[in-house]
Amino acid sequence: MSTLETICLAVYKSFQACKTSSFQIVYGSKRIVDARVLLVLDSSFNPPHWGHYTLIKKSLQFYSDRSSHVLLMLSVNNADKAPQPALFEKRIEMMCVMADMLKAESINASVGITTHGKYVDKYKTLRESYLPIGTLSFLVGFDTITRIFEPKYYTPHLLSEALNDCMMFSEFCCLTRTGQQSVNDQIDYANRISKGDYEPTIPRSWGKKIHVLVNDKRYENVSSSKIRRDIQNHSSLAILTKELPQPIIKYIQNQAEPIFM
Ligand SMILES: Nc1ncnc2c1ncn2[C@@H]1O[C@H](COP(=O)(O)OP(=O)(O)OP(=O)(O)O)[C@@H](O)[C@H]1O
Ligand SMILES: NC(=O)c1ccc[n+]([C@@H]2O[C@H](COP(=O)(O)O)[C@@H](O)[C@H]2O)c1
Repeated sequence: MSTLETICLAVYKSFQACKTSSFQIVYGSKRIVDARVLLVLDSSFNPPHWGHYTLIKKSLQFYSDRSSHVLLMLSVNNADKAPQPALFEKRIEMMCVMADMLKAESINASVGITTHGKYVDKYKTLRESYLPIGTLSFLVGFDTITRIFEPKYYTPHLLSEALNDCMMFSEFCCLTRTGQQSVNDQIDYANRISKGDYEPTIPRSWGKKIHVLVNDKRYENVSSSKIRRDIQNHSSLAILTKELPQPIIKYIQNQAEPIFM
């Protein structure tokens, strides 16, 4: 086992054992002291890919007038799905690899874990234990923002009430992605919210908290589930290179056992 693997395993086991903790930093800054904006990419990182990287880079461009810190946050519980391989400790290692890619570009980056599936709970935990003040911006793909705004996650409460604090004191960078809506409709989403098109479900005041960013065409389709299938099907390096950064490919190739079986 590598040193990083040993550390990741130990941190993950201690997090698992501590039933009262819902968030822990695994790698990087335990406290944010020097950044005006915290950019949080919450994901299952199974594996981390170019779509995630592009989301981070385009969001950093959006906040380029301010000092920033990126938090890669692994959700060990998903709001909808049961966990799939790879093991969480392997994913944490891949997150550290991606954090190192960012650090190599002089971007401040840390890696954390949370037990919370829903953004409303992730928001509360981060405010309580990581960034009490300052801009907190969640980085999401278009498919995720529309799911965050689905009322079914908050019954018996109203969406507008359940997410009120979160929307008042945080914001969302939302990257376009191939899905049910055209890119133009995705770009117009925040404007439609601001015009009141979704009221009373989604308050118009939330529109200004959502910054829709346009993806690069080549990354609109990238997804972890397709990559796992490609790896299981022994797809060519040429295909994987379009989906995964080189250091992540190297990490996957260097594993003694396949990690996505
Ligand atoms: N290609 C992409 N373009 C834009 N956003 C993306 C892209 N891939 C992932 N995201 C966003 O990154 C966040 C974390 O992604 P997630 O871990 O769900 O990856 P995924 O590739 O969608 O995984 P899976 O295929 O297993 O659902 C989500 O908000 C998701 O919408
Ligand atoms: N209502 C919500 O807050 C909500 C809805 C769907 C997914 N999520 C979260 O979004 C993240 C990405 O989810 P997927 O891997 O399913 O795309 C996960 O942490 C998941 O739990 C949150």
